[in-house]
Amino acid sequence: MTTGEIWTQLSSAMTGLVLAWVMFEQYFPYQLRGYLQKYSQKLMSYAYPYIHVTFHEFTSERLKRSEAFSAIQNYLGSNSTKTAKRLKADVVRNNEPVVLTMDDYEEVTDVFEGVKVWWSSSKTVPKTQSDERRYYRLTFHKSHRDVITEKYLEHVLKEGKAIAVRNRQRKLFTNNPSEWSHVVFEHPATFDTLAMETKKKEDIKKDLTKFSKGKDYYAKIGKAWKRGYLLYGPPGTGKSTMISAMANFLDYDVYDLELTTVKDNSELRKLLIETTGQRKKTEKDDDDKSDKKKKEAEDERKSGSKVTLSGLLNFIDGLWSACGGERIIVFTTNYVDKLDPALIRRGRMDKHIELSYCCFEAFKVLAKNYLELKSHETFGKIEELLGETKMTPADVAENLMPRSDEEDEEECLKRLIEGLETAKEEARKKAEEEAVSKAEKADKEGGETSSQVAKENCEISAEEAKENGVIAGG
Ligand SMILES: Nc1ncnc2c1ncn2[C@@H]1O[C@H](COP(=O)(O)OP(=O)(O)OP(=O)(O)O)[C@@H](O)[C@H]1O
Ligand SMILES: [Mg+2]
Repeated sequence: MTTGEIWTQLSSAMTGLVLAWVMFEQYFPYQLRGYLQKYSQKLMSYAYPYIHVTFHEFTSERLKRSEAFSAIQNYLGSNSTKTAKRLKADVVRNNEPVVLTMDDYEEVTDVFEGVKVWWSSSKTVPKTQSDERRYYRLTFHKSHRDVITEKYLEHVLKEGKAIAVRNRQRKLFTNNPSEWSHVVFEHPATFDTLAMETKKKEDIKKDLTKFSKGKDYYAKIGKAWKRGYLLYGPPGTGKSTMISAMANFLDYDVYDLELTTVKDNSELRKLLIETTGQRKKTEKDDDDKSDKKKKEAEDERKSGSKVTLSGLLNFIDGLWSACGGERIIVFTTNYVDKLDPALIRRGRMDKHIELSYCCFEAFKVLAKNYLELKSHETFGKIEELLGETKMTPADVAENLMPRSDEEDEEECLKRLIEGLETAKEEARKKAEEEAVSKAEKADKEGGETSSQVAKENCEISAEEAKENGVIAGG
């Protein structure tokens, strides 16, 4: 038989089949049709040797974008740009090349361990524009089923996620006041520019690295993959700067929670729900509240719209338990002594870091950053003064920064020395005055003991704790 003859026979057979199908559709009862269709599909699968796998953009609830879909999109974006003819372009970061992804209704091929697969992108016909559902379809020969389902798909998802990490922009979230709003996080602070003793910096960097690579370790010891940092110290000592450095070091998003703007516990809870991407509470859930819960809510309202310690603890513990991936929370405060021990116990805040006044080592970092100076004849004098007086890195930095193009490093250093001498003099005067007033008071009271510091109730009024709680999350 020639190829032509085969085709003629085949097409007449096909015509016969189509005819048979039309008759079948018309004359067979519905149930029987379903039954026969099932078997014909089975029969088809013997003849048709390809397997299709479909990945939809949204999961059934349509709330969450499918992670697999995003990963595939990234993977195909980076692997298909050479072969696909129609691509979509996106600018991810300023001054960086555009990111290309495969356009709808495009098909590309990929080869994995010598096996060829086909990827196509498509979408379901939408009823409305917003109803559009996109999906990717993977096609491969059934003889490669094992390689594809066991190895290839894992490879695609892993690669896709890695690409996402490389391309992603970090975000800075702030509560504003009852919702998170975010901007692209582009703070330039790094550990290199952070003024602090080198040893302390290295220690923190090691701690962060160990944490970020500790997925398996945390799983082994049965602990959630999380770590809490408490940064404390006077204003202007670099707490916020350090958080930026941490976020840049690990490539994490930052959640900056300003507690002074949170009205009450329920608002705090709302923010928590948003950070973890849980389903938002619906009206119905509120109706279903048990009496106990209702009473709690009522008490909360009566207590004068405050963030209470227990509310805050719930918030933190909730953050910890609700998130799958790694997460770091950093709280910063100026008054570590005023924080309740329950808040800062290990497990909630695993590592406590004090940021303090500028030491000579920290000064040298600033001098290098601001003036590109590694040494100078005035350094000895400055070291001596820094040992005698307290100045924050923020103030040292302010003095070191040239105020005009004409100002050179000599003038900046001179200004710093004058500033330090003034601070030293002021501190001396203040100490003298205090000593005098203390002596006067002691005379008046005739040695009576007086001060009894009342222990505050355990409510953290935002004012008091001046909590610029900051959360950095993965
Ligand atoms: N350790 C430091 N290293 C480098 N720069 C610093 C350091 N500390 C302060 N600065 C400079 O001072 C500015 C203010 O510091 P930062 O906002 O980090 O202080 P903070 O400790 O968070 O203060 P606050 O308690 O008021 O929030 C920073 O923008 C930075 O320029
Ligand atoms: Mg700060």
